[in-house]
Amino acid sequence: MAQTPRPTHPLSIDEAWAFTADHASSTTFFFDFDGVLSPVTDDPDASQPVSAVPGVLERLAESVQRVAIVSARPVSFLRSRFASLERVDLYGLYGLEVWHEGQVVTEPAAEPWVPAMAELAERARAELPSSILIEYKRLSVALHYRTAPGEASTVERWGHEQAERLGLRIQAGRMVVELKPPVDQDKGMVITEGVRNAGCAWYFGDDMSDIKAFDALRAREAVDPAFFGVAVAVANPETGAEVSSAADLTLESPDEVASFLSRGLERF
Ligand SMILES: O=P(O)(O)OC[C@H]1O[C@H](O[C@H]2O[C@H](CO)[C@@H](O)[C@H](O)[C@H]2O)[C@H](O)[C@@H](O)[C@@H]1O
Repeated sequence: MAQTPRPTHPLSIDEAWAFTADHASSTTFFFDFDGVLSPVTDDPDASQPVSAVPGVLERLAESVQRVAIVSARPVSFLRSRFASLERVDLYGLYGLEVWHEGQVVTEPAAEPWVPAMAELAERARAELPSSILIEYKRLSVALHYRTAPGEASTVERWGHEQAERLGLRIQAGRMVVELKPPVDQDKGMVITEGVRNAGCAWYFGDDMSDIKAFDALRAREAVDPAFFGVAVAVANPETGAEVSSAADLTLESPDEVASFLSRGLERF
């Protein structure tokens, strides 16, 4: 039987699933976590995947070559949410951490920044308004203003001053400003490496940092006409328009991500 031809953009969802099912053994599915597999919560510690997600990722991992979560969260956090999933690869802190053979492997160039990040988190607690939630992630610090949107400009200004003082990088996101070490690693680099030998890959994201991952799929398609990449946005009121405009298709919510995948799995 003839193989499904590589779909062209803009995509037909039907053709995208048909091609993916035909190329399952060389397909990877990548997922961001917050806002994609889990609904957004005011308290980052409280977020949990949609109840259908672990089961659907497990089934997906049995059907395609590889499934991976690529998040700004630490690997330890992702493990706490997906402990039962042995076949799903985990990249934390934008790829500065990887779960590999039962342990967290950290990018060596980032390790020297641990003390500076601890000091920065302490300083943030002392200097920023108490309504700002400080999330210390060992190798980065996220400053959340979701419950205090009026403080956005204070947080942005403070974040930029600290980035300049310490030589850090800034990543803006959904009602969050994150300070990271000046180490070349982002979701785009994780995907570039992850699709090197893939025939097909999907990436599901909702935030600004995910656009680099979409770009990595496009770049791979540009150099390899046989490769098929699908960029899926998840709608939201903050970054939704920008992420959606960079994607092939947009799903309404993490619940819809789970049901979209369940329907797609019927094709395998
Ligand atoms: O790449 P991601 O895994 O999507 O990480 C981006 C940020 O996600 C988390 O914050 C977001 O979700 C929180 C929980 O729903 C929400 O309260 C916050 O407003 C969102 O920005 C995470 O806590 C951050 O560290 C990540 O930078």
